[in-house]
Amino acid sequence: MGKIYYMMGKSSSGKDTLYKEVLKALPKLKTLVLYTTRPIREGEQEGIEYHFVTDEELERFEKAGKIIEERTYDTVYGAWKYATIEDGQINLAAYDYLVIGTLESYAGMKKCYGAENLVPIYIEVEDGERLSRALSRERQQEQPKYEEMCRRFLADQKDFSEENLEEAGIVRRYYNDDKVQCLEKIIGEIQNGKF
Ligand SMILES: Nc1ncnc2c1ncn2[C@@H]1O[C@H](COP(=O)(O)OP(=O)(O)OP(=O)(O)O)[C@@H](O)[C@H]1O
Ligand SMILES: Nc1nc2c(ncn2[C@@H]2O[C@H](COP(=O)(O)O)[C@@H](O)[C@H]2O)c(=O)[nH]1
Repeated sequence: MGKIYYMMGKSSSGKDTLYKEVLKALPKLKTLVLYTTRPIREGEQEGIEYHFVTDEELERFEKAGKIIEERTYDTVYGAWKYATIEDGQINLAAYDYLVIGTLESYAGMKKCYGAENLVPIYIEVEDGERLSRALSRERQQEQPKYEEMCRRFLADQKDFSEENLEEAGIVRRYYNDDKVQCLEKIIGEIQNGKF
């Protein structure tokens, strides 16, 4: 039976960066494309970062009983929904998967696929450093969204509280102060099946 390696962490902890590198190093890992109603950003492609859908399309999945988990965030631009859909992407009998999500989506995946098949990979960075990385990243955008960046920073403090981490059963942490070392640890542990 395959495993779903589930990457989580606060905003700007480096999930996307590490995810891409892990996939390069371990190309046999499959990915899972989540769904969102948020507007597509410059440089993003339908079916790569997400399936970009409307509220109505998500409702249709809901009516068909296809929603594994769904979250709504009240961003400074309105309510954005994110969801994992049972759309035939996962075949645990044949493959291992690498997925990025949140604590909430991790809980939904555990319920659907069984805790024994989910491996949490929780990425952590000291808050000051993380905020500094978030600001540098935002400054590079053509239209920086500082207000949304601050909202995410504050929301994450609650969403990823120690209490919530404990409740989700997150014990192991991967510190991304040094990218190379962090990657070595993640890749090594996936390769050795050390979970
Ligand atoms: N070890 C590292 N050292 C320095 N900078 C890093 C490191 N890892 C990632 N970064 C940088 O930090 C920024 C945030 O990383 P990334 O976009 O991967 O975070 P994320 O967790 O996916 O964020 P979000 O959830 O907001 O999408 C990026 O500019 C990235 O290049
Ligand atoms: N825990 C929280 N997660 C959030 C919030 N807003 C968005 N998100 C999650 O972040 C990732 C990346 O989002 P993206 O729009 O940059 O692709 C995604 O998994 C969202 O679910 C929040 O307020 N709290």
